[in-house]
Amino acid sequence: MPAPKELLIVGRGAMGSMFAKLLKDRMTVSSWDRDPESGVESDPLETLAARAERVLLAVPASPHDELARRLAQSLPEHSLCFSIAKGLDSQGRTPAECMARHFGDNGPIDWGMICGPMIARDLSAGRDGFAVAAGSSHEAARTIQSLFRDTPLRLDADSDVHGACWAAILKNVYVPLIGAADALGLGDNLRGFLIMEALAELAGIVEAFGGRRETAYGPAGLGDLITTATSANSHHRGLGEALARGDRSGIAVKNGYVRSEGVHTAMVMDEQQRLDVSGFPLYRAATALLKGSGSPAEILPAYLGERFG
Ligand SMILES: NC(=O)c1ccc[n+]([C@@H]2O[C@H](COP(=O)([O-])OP(=O)(O)OC[C@H]3O[C@@H](n4cnc5c(N)ncnc54)[C@H](O)[C@@H]3O)[C@@H](O)[C@H]2O)c1
Repeated sequence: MPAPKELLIVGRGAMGSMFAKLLKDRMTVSSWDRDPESGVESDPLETLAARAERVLLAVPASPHDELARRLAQSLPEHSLCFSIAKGLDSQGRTPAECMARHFGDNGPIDWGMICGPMIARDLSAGRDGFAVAAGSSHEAARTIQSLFRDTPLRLDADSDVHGACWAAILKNVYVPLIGAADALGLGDNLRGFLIMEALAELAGIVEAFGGRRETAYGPAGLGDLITTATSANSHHRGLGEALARGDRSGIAVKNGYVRSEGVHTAMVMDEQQRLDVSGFPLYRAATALLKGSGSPAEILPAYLGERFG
């Protein structure tokens, strides 16, 4: 029987702790975090990476470029690094773009993303999660998928890693507007329509960034969009409900960080002008809400007027 593989989990927050619990009986799991308080290994990242064959980045998007740079120098050949982050760094790069920059497309280190409805709280409680393992190659995707075989995290495998990453990131921009519409009591029909339109736009945006439209209709897009837009515990849905009440505290910047990933994404996309938004009216309405350019009660009718002429 082959020796169990070693997995290094970088980040010991909600997701890192959940993954450690999920995988500890299947492989040797070690953890590293910038925060020494969180019960993790004290060795430097480079030392731990040098003996790991697999690295899971369970941290926000912002440190991905720096972490991928350090890992590219210390991971052995034929290692695998994958991430679950849904956000952009301060320069507007996705976690997949950061890994591509440092690991390359056909380099000695495979890399990938896991994207889809996999809320830490559900998986920690033993409930199922569903996502796509998207890899820099089909082989990388299948390797990620195989790590989770027979666990409650059920994975499809695919190679559209940039498409999956963009779908998972951008759905967090749309969800607050859907939460706001619900909080205003605008009805089930409107909720269904907004989800349908958000999905159609996501497919177009994924394609604009070089991904496949179908990816938006899989776990990273439709699956995560419905979960986040309808879950009573969703942070991004709750943010929209608060905005409908006129409470903008969820948008606030704390210690230099924008609290919500969706808000941060909308802000950085705008700053870095990463997308021509002219063909995406719901995206513009959703970002107008997050920027405070109007109340949901003003933004939604204006959007519907534009959409239907
Ligand atoms: N919580 C969920 O249900 C969920 C589900 C799917 C995806 N995600 C994504 O996973 C990512 C992490 O989410 P989370 O809920 O675990 O966050 P969290 O805040 O609970 O944990 C993040 C951890 O990363 C550590 N960290 C931050 N910067 C670091 C760095 N430079 N080096 C090492 N460690 C660092 C922090 O100290 C913290 O322990 C986010 O991008 C999130 O969107 C979360």
